[in-house]
Amino acid sequence: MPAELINGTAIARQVREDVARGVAELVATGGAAPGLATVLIGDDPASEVYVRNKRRACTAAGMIDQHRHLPGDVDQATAAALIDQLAADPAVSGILLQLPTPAHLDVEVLLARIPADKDVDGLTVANAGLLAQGRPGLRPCTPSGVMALLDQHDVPLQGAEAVVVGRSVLVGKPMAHLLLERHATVTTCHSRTRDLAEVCRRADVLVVAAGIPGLIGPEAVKPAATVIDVGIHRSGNGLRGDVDTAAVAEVASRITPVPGGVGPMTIALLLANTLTAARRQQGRADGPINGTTAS
Ligand SMILES: Nc1nc2c(c(=O)[nH]1)N[C@@H](CN(C=O)c1ccc(C(=O)N[C@@H](CCC(=O)O)C(=O)O)cc1)CN2
Ligand SMILES: [Mg+2]
Repeated sequence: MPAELINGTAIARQVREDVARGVAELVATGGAAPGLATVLIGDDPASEVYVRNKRRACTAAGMIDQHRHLPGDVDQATAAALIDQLAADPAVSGILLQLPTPAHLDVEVLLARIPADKDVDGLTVANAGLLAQGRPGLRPCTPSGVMALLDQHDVPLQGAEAVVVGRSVLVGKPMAHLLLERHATVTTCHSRTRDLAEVCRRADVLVVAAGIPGLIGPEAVKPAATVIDVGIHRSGNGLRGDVDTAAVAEVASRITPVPGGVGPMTIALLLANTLTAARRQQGRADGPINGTTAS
């Protein structure tokens, strides 16, 4: 029987509606509307689309759009000065530096200027370290979105075999930590993993963020596994992921489509992080954000 499709578009809509309610409540109780600063450097067409969608989602949720666009040949000092200015601006609750940035810039140095409490992408060393230690902090949006999809579908994680394909700072590494935090037994694979298909076949939960179109076929999937495809590649007029969706759906029990799976969750969780950041900056935090120490 073909796998159930995990509808990321619908789940993202629910998250965005919850965030919009949270923003309305914050404002109704005398708080300031959260401000999201999206920083786009250059004119990469895909990044322009993602940033436009983030800005629209931000406004639709009742937040203040604080977008900044710098030319692709901007120098490091000017880009750093912009981030410093946003960091000091009390109207800015969250700062997001759209990736990738032009190659001449040192992206790690730019990210390091974002204060941890405004790091709504969860990409600073401080927030990555908090996640690695199982301590509360802002978590990267795409892996948090994957966790929300798994939870919406009641996918059991405690004691489950989880395999993550990919070890990027944006997805693979934080994904492994988030799964560990929920007591999954986690294996991370990468380009030098020997017999990738054999390792992937152990997975009850397989998360693929390798950046290679169609990398995972049915031979790499355990029967009844849950398969999450984080890949996104333009092919002809359409989009495809890292998983051969049609073939894998014959083996898996649940699978995310591309488009309409993980992608929309990235933007929804960005809004959720921005609301969390704004609440904390305004002294409205109700308990720790995102995180428990695993034992
Ligand atoms: N600073 C960041 N940069 C990048 C991130 C990130 O989380 N933070 N992630 C990706 C791109 N990305 C957000 O920036 C992103 C990618 C895809 C989608 C999405 O909604 N995809 C849709 C299809 C959209 C389309 O037609 O192209 C889907 O999968 O259904 C949202 C956000 C790299 N950079
Ligand atoms: Mg560089």
